[in-house]
Amino acid sequence: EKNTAESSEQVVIFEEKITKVNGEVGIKRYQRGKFLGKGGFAKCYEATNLETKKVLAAKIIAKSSLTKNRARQKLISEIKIHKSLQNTNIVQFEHVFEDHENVYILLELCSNQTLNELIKRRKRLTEIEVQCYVAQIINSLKYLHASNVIHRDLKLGNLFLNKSMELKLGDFGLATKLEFEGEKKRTICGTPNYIAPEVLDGKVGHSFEVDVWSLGVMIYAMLIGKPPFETPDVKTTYRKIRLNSYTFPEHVLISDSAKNLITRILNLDPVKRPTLDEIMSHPFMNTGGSIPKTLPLSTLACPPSASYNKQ
Ligand SMILES: CC[C@@H]1C(=O)N(C)c2cnc(-c3ccc[nH]3)nc2N1C1CCCC1
Repeated sequence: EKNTAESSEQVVIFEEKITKVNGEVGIKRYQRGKFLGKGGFAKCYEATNLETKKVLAAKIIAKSSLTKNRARQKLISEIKIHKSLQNTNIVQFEHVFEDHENVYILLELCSNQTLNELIKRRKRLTEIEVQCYVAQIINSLKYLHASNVIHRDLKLGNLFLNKSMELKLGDFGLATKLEFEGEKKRTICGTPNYIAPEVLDGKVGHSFEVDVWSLGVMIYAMLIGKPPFETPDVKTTYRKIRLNSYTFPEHVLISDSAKNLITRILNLDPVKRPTLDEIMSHPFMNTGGSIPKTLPLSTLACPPSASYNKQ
């Protein structure tokens, strides 16, 4: 007979009271779906818009967890920046609303999770796959930097994959918008393994080049299987970053052009790092199968990466 637990499973709806332009009050309803995990202060779920039937990813933040001003400011900044972005390789910001208890952020669903899970399963990716993901990351960063936004927390866990394995940059919780040409930021933030040396230095200020540094760390991590400066203890990781101390393990075969690109990007001096365009035209990004030069890279269909949820 039917399992009573299933039948008693309660359906959770969160609703948004909206006032239409003609002053009429309406209600938008979303049905909460499966739990996706925790992200910072947020509990994340699938959410279905009951009117459009569109399935989204909902970040639900309890207002009670936003008592400290720093957490509130961070959330306000994340929403303000992410809301303003629109790019095929950036997670689409769908909607935000609040009720008495929570703030609800509705985002594009990325059902193949992140590059972090992909690497955990696959151990490491082929150079062709890495070229393909790097091209999509650079597309998102060129758009982001052109909008005067620095992400500042680029890492495999913030690179989402949708059902077609297209890459979507997400999580703008540490992003910042530069207000004037040449502005330098000083707040020390980021994830230990991916943080640029000038951010650690804290004296000179940092800018767009910190995202290029993190890209170099990610290329290494995708090809080798773990980030270059990783150690069990954060202080040691920071020392390795400041000393630029990392090696290419003997047992992992990677091409000289891959090593050359990583070495050029992981330069302690931000001004000596290649620009995003220079990375795109580096030999590593243009070797492998004979990809006709005439095709714009965006038409390059990525090789099939084993998608994550092969249930
Ligand atoms: C909603 C937060 C975050 C996120 O920012 N996006 C875009 C996202 C999209 N799809 C998913 C997703 C779909 C199916 C599994 N995960 N997850 C996302 N996450 C995860 C949830 C838990 C930690 C970070």
